[in-house]
Amino acid sequence: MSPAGDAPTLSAVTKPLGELPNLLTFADPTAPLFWNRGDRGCVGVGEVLRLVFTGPDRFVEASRVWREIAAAAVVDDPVGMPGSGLVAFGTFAFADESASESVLIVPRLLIHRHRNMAWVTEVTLRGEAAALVDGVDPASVLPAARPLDAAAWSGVELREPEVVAYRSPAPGAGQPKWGASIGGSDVDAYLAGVRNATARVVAGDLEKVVLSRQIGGQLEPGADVRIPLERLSDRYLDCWTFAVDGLIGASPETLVRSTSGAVSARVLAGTRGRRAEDAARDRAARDELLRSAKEQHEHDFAVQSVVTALAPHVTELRTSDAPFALQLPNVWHLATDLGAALGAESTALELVDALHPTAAVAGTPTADAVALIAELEPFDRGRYSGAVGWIDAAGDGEWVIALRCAQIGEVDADGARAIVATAGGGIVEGSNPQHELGETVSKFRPITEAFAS
Ligand SMILES: C=C(O[C@H]1C=CC=C(C(=O)O)[C@@H]1O)C(=O)O
Repeated sequence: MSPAGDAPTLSAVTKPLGELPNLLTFADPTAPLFWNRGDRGCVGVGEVLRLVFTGPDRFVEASRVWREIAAAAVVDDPVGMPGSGLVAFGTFAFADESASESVLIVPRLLIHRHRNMAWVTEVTLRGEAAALVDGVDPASVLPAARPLDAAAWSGVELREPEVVAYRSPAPGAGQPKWGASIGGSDVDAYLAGVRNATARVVAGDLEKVVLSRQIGGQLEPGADVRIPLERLSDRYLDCWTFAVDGLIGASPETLVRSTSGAVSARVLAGTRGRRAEDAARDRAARDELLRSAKEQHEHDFAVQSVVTALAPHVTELRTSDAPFALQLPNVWHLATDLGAALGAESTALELVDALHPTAAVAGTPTADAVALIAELEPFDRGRYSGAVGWIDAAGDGEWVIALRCAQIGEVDADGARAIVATAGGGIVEGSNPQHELGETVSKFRPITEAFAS
């Protein structure tokens, strides 16, 4: 549907399931739709509706179209839990000018597990016959389970491309500033970018910018990407593991969660690689992170950007007292949790629009940082560091920043698919290029390890 078209009429029927489903066994092996954190999650099967958005208004347009669809929908939801009833999943590009599509997808079936409860939602378009009608056992509408075969996973090694593939500069944008490293390695180009960005911060052009780099590989024809997804959700219990339209990852950063008038967010910025094999060094890395004035400074920018963006939309905004150390299997992060009450009625996507891009993925001031990213990063970020999540018929939802993730591309002539992972870090005064490089290696670990053999 084009965003300007008439809203289609959807019917959504939710019924409790008697048994807890093994979610991933119902996911499409090559194109899963999955959203999970710990013992809460869901899997989508089939697609009733796909809405595509681009450009600077992508979030507000998506919110407007979704409001129309939700208002026209007939929803029968006796379960009444977050994520029951009519739900759309989305992944949105980072940059206003990105060539990547931002999408909202309504799955035909949504199978949900929430601790010791489970339910299934069926969505149909007006005029279509529903399978989930009164008198039918809800379990009978589930597709046949396809067990995961980890032994069949041959793995994919993600690595730096040998030569930088430079994006042609936009008309009028001038030459890329990394001219000296054209033809060098991607890592050299990244290091040059970090030096350049640090010099710009020292010169007072801006206070912080987040620079990223990419690694890539090839998935074999028919590769069952439920295997890396299962690894991500088993290992990264404090993260949201997602697979939406080929974007796969496990993000620790909640951009915004909005449920029945309660709003929350988790802001991350400031990182140290974990040294899990050496407990004393690992604790020292955490303590050094908590003491580091540079990391606290970088973190403050991220918190301030979220507080400033949320403030007009909420009341009773509060933050955790001081940044705490969030422990993930690969890194320590400085973290701040925020809570608030929703003020004027805003959908989760409108809150995303207000928040994106935070200083955790762009920098400070935002406009200067976004411009410097466009100047220094020789690629389109696509959906990396954009938003990924879901929205329901009431406008509630959960959106995370698309971090620790990779985008799987279209099938090529040989049946293979390219996969590109992106990771970055905040550059402030005092940033060391080699440390920043090491930080990206740590941030790639969820993906490189999940996709390894
Ligand atoms: C930009 C990324 O991480 C952000 C989130 C947490 C910590 C960050 C940092 O310490 O630089 C980044 O702001 C990434 O993972 O690619």
